[in-house]
Parts: sequence; structure tokens; C-alpha cells
Amino acid sequence: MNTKVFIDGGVGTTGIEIGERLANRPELELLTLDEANRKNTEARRDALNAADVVILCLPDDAAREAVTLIDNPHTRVIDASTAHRVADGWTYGFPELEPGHREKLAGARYVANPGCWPTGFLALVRPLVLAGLLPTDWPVTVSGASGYSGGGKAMIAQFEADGGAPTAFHSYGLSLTHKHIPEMTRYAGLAYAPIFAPAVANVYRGMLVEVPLHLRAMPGQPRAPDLHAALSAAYEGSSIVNVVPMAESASLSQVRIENVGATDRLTLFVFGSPAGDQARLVATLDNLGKGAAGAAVQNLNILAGLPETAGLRL
Ligand SMILES: NC(=O)C1=CN([C@@H]2O[C@H](COP(=O)(O)OP(=O)(O)OC[C@H]3O[C@@H](n4cnc5c(N)ncnc54)[C@H](OP(=O)(O)O)[C@@H]3O)[C@@H](O)[C@H]2O)C=CC1
Ligand SMILES: CC(=O)N[C@@H](CCC(=O)OP(=O)(O)O)C(=O)O
Repeated sequence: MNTKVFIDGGVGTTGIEIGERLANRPELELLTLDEANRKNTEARRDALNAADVVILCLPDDAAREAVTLIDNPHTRVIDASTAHRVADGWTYGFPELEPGHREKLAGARYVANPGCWPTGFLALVRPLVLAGLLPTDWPVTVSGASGYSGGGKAMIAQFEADGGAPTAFHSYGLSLTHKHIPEMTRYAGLAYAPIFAPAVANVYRGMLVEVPLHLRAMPGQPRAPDLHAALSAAYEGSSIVNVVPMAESASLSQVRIENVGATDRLTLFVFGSPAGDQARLVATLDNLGKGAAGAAVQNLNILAGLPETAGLRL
């Protein structure tokens, strides 16, 4: 029997990307609402309760409201918003988080898709914490740049306005209270919140997420190859997460946001100083791919018992 899927917010930036990935998949039946009804509460209630899996691509408040509209105990939910990522009763939708997590997701009713920034951050940091290379109380910093589609329709409109983009590159999150910090802290397994220094660049999609480490100061003084080995082991066999060999990354002089492209892949680099006392961990991903729509479709596949990478851009 086909899995019935309803995307609430299906004509938003993330919703459209998910719809593209679900096209031409005969094992799925996509339920849709027309333009006149897509924000009508009763029409949404009907669609939400008719679906086997709903994917919420809504602002946080609308996502919370959508969950209250569901009374069919068989309807399962994947929420792309920030609303439920550290909420009780929800399973965090990052299958690669740690051994056994994919299995938890397969049986989950409520799945909170990760934020795009935490996806890169957790991919770099969680395996190092699990391997005991990064102490849980380590003062971690994470920085990076995102394409402007990360801010949804409103930010896209700002950057594509007739007068030109508002900026080439700007930092934000300057209050050090970005909404992604709680999920980064919790799912990395850190005792203290990382300092998070995000920026947005004048490019539509793609992001670089970077974690610098003073290896000399860390217990055991791990070397960059130790970190690389832990990451390689964590993602061995993955067709989504790719750890670039150190010999290859050592030949790079730049990692460019323009090169990320429209992809559901997540690529990890480890750069080490010649003296071996410092490292820069870098993740590249498409904020609309593994950072949003790719992750939602991967989770849908896991929930529905379908091949995990079906429909993904790999
Ligand atoms: N963009 C990204 O890279 C990422 C986004 N996310 C999250 O995914 C969610 C969606 O983001 P994004 O697609 O970027 O946002 P957009 O603003 O592009 O799209 C949101 C959509 O939701 C619709 N909407 C708003 N309120 C309601 C409602 N009450 N009922 C039905 N539809 C409603 C909007 O309608 P209208 O078209 O009329 O405005 C719009 O189409 C957000 O929570 C965002 O934080 C997560 C990871 C990455
Ligand atoms: C460039 C930009 O503004 N990006 C967004 C993150 C987008 C994302 O991950 O979405 P959630 O809102 O679902 O967490 C931000 O930093 O708020």
C-alpha cells in the first residue's frame, strides 16, 4: 500500500524542495491542498489526519498548531521547524547521530528535523565526543556562512529585491542566543553551549560550518589524523556523509560555498596545522538539502521502511 504524505507549507522554500524529491515515487501518494485552501485550518486538519506521514514546513507557531490538529493516532509527523527539536516525546531526525539512532527513528511517531547549522556541527562534533577525543565540558566554538535561502521566503525576497542584495556577507546571532544552540548542545552531548558565530552570504544555497580546535590544550593532545579517523569510522559506508581523505584536503587552499550546490550530501574536512597542534573541522552542505529537505525525505524513507536514500540528490 502507498504511503500517504502531506506537506503542510508545501509551497514554501523547504516544502517545494521536498515536493521535488517526492515526485515520481510510485510508492508514495502526495496529498495536496490548492492555493485557496493551503492555509485553511479545516482543510489542513483533514489532510493532516488523512496522511500516514505529514511533513511540516511551517514557521514554528504554525508547526505547533499543526500538531494540535492531528487526532489520527496513525499519523506520523516530521517537523522541519525549530519548534520541537528539544521537546519531550520527539525524536531528533539526524539518523547519523550515533549508533542505534536510526533504529529509534524508524519507530518514532514524532520526528524533529535538525536545523541546518546543527546538522553540520553535530556531524563534526558528536563522533569526537563519543570517541572520547573531545571532552564533554570542552569550550567549543562553531562558525560559518549560509546561503540566504536559509532564511526562507522573507530573506530570499530581501536578497533578490530590485535594489540588489542587502549585503555580500554579514554576521548575525550577535546576542549569542541563536535558536539552534539548544539542539547543538544537547545532541552533541556537551555540558556547555558552544559559542555560535553564524553569517549569511550572498549566495542562494549552501553552507560551510567550521569548528576550530586547539589540539595542544585538549586532554591527550589528539592529532588531526586521530579526529579524521574517528569521523571516518563514524560515517563508514554512508552514501550521504563523506569524509574527505586528509591527503586530499591537504591539497586544498579554499573551501568555497559556491561549490556546495544542490545536494543532499554532507561533506566533512579535517585540516591540521603543520605542527599538529591545531585543527579546523569543516562541514559543507546544502541548507535546503541535508540541512532541510534532504533530511526530511531521508527521515520519511526511514519511517516508511523504504530505501533510505530514495529520492535524494546524491
Ligand atoms: N530554509 C532553510 O534552509 C531551512 C528551513 N527550515 C525550517 O523549515 C520551516 C519552513 O522554512 P522555509 O521553507 O524556509 O520557510 P518559507 O517562509 O519559505 O515557507 C513557509 C511556508 O509556510 C506557509 N505558512 C505559514 N503559516 C502557515 C499556516 N498557518 N498554514 C499553512 N501554511 C503556512 C507560508 O505561506 P506563505 O507562502 O503564504 O508565506 C510559506 O509558504 C521553518 O520552520 C524553517 O525554520 C529548516 C531548515 C533549513
Ligand atoms: C541564513 C539563516 O537565517 N538561517 C536560519 C537557519 C535556517 C534553519 O536551519 O532553519 P530552522 O529555522 O528550522 O532552524 C537562521 O539562522 O535562523
